[in-house]
Amino acid sequence: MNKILIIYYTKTGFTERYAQWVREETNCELLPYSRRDTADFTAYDTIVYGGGVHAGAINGIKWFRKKMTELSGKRLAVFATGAMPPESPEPEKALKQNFSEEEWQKLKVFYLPSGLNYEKMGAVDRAMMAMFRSLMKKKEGEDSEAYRAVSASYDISSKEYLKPLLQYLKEN
Ligand SMILES: Cc1cc2nc3c(=O)[nH]c(=O)nc-3n(C[C@H](O)[C@H](O)[C@H](O)COP(=O)(O)O)c2cc1C
Repeated sequence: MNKILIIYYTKTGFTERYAQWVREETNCELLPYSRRDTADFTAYDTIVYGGGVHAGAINGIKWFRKKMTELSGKRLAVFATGAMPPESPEPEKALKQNFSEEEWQKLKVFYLPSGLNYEKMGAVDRAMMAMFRSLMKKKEGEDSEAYRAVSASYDISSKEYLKPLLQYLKEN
């Protein structure tokens, strides 16, 4: 049987929620990033890494990229949660820049739209968002959709977005 391990890095809970939704649908185990060093990779056929996108970079992805050599021979996938709208052409481009061409060929990468949670955000991330908001305001104006989209918390996460990842995981 295909044994799946999901290692996830979450700051405000979106990535964790998606990981839990995957667990409801598949035979997988979850491990938070903080406990990544306890993983026994030999016990799994498929390793999935999940993290939020942070100024273009998938949280914790450096660690996963280093692990990829050790994990060669296993099925590898990454899912990234983010505030980018699902219909825009940006997600694919933004995610691709996290990997070398060679790594990209060895992976399946999925984008899962999530949202923003100002209540759970740490101080540094709040400050970053404040800077981003003021840039948006200058560039697009206070009434623009783009500015309003980053001005308050919202949650567009949905099990619907998980379908391609679930299909991939169930293929074997
Ligand atoms: C400082 C900061 C930067 C972010 N940058 C991006 C980004 O570049 N692209 C994006 O789609 N979402 C971005 N987001 C939104 C997060 O990726 C989104 O809320 C994600 O689901 C968080 O996952 P987590 O709660 O599991 O940590 C950013 C959020 C913060 C707080």
